[in-house]
Amino acid sequence: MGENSFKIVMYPWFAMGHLTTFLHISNKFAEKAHQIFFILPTRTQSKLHQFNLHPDLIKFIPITVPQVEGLPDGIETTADIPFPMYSLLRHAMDLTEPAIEALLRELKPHFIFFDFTHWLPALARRLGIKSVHYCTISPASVAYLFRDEPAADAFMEPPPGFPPSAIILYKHEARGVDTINNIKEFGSAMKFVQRVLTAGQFLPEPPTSTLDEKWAKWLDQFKPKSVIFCSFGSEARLEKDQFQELILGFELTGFPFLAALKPPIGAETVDEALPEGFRERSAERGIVDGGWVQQQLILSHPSVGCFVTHCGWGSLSEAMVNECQLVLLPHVGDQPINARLMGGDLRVGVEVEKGGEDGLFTREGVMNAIRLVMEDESEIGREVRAKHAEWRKFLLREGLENSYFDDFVHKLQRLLEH
Ligand SMILES: C[C@@H]1O[C@H](OP(=O)(O)OP(=O)(O)OC[C@H]2O[C@@H](n3ccc(=O)[nH]c3=O)[C@H](O)[C@@H]2O)[C@H](O)[C@H](O)[C@H]1O
Repeated sequence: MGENSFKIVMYPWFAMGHLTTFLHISNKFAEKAHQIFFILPTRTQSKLHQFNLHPDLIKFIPITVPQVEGLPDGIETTADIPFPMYSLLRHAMDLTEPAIEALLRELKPHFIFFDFTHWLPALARRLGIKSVHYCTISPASVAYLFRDEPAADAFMEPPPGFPPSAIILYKHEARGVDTINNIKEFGSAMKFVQRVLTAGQFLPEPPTSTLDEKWAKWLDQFKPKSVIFCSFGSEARLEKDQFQELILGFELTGFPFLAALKPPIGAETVDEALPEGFRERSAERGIVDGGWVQQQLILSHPSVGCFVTHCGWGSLSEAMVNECQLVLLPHVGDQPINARLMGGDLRVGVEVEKGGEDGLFTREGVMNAIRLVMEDESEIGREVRAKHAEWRKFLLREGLENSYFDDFVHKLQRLLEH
């Protein structure tokens, strides 16, 4: 390690979208020869190796998730449980405090980066280590969600001082308020925040692994930019009727499609939830898979032309550095804000229309949004494709990410001097 390089421990919330986002910034630190100790649940490592581009400098430190009453055995991340159980997983994470303390005493890092463990700032201070609350949701979401006004009404307009924006939340998105109140409880570390450092958006580098033969072979059979890829992150589970509307919408477009979705609520498998005759009708050109796929590698495959996303911040950052067009179908929490930001303010994608009161979408709404971004005739499609290309060029501009990353490192250096 150089004399100016940091030793950093990363301890993100046990959720894939947080673990991958912390790994993106870890790759950036490792690229600049800083040393990272990345604490993560033991069996989840297998899904995250593909994101670790510097295994020589980013050491995974496996941790056993303690058993908690009510939390099924073997659970490691939010991907494996329904939302109401998140507070049990949070409690399990809190029970790791003694193990984390022992690790910090052994490693003596300069910093520990965390997000949902509210007890870390006090522990780190006791050990003379700087703690950094690394927020993985968009700044727009932080502005909207971590505010003290009463929830439901206040969500109809931007917070005081927010720049002019298309971001408004509809009544049916009040569901996200409960999520946020939970996250607020999760994110109570925010109260300990003494100084806000803007780190910038760390863009995912292309993984060094290769796409599984199964998917490469299937995708290779289609024309460039002709396939719809859909993934709703590691947590989202639709109601069965909405799950069926979604995939029937893909079928209506006439384009080939690959949907990597968790089984809908109440179903054990994706297969049992497919509409009558769907599997047979779409055998040649459509796959609905319930497993974990190499999303970044699929997004960069030349046949993929459209990404239907739930607007998790990790997936959006991956979409922005790829060329496939964006169809936005937010689910809960910060995702509607991300969707309005991307579709309304930046205009890099088209949001699927939903019912004003019930928030439900239809197969026709899914088909229309996909056709808008995939077919040349539409004016909106041309605008969205041009805007996406413009923002992608800006984000990938040589030296841009380094400029704000180096500034962030200087700010961290100054923290050490105080
Ligand atoms: C910050 C917060 O993360 C949460 O995580 P979630 O997993 O839903 O979604 P992403 O952030 O897209 O993260 C998902 C991550 O898992 C990867 N992936 C997913 C599915 C798959 O089959 N294969 C993969 O490799 C994907 O590439 C991305 O890196 C919530 O969305 C929340 O709204 C968001 O702001």
